[in-house]
Amino acid sequence: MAAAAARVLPKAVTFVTGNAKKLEEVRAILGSSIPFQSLKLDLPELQGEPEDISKEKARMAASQVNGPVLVEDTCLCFNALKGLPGPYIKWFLEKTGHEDKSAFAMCIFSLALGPGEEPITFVGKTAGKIVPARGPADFGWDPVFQPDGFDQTYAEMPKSVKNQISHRGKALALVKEHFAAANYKVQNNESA
Ligand SMILES: O=c1nc[nH]c2c1ncn2[C@H]1C[C@H](O)[C@@H](COP(=O)(O)OP(=O)(O)OP(=O)(O)O)O1
Ligand SMILES: [Mg+2]
Repeated sequence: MAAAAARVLPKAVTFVTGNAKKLEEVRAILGSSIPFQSLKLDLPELQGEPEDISKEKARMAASQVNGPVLVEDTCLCFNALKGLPGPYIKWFLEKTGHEDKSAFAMCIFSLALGPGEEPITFVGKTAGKIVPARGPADFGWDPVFQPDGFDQTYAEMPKSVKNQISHRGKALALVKEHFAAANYKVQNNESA
């Protein structure tokens, strides 16, 4: 059988975030591979399992935008805390007493093609450890996360290197694969 006909989207996918640094990285990583526009909405900080948080965020964003949306939720998780604080990292960042400083950074993107549609999720993880802060402090916990195999923290490394190996870069590679396979068509070609 021939491949399924491409799904037609009423407009380009809107990447919804309130975080300008995330948007900067998403732009750099996606380039022109996926036509998207961005919208700053301050969505509620939900609680629960990271994947559920991301999906619920996508549902809310899709109904507000009334069209296809992409959202993401990011966690920094300590292995010693069995993955905590996860999404609660936003309020957590201070010294912790445990010995095991190994951790992972995780990004979960959710794509909802429209209001009421079940979101599809894409997960990227990068393993590393929590170290005393080094490097510019302009993006969240970048100064305290040193990915395995590198002697620089996320904050110290060139952006291009971070984007190649990061939780966000890995998740977006899956998003790109999905778009390439699905071959969505945008109806109004109104933006890129
Ligand atoms: O690559 C990163 N490197 C360092 N820090 C990061 C990164 N990515 C997110 N972060 C921070 C931002 C926020 O303090 C928390 C995630 O919270 P999270 O809800 O996903 O982000 P947010 O509320 O800033 O933006 P959004 O409007 O997309 O929900 O980790
Ligand atoms: Mg948030």
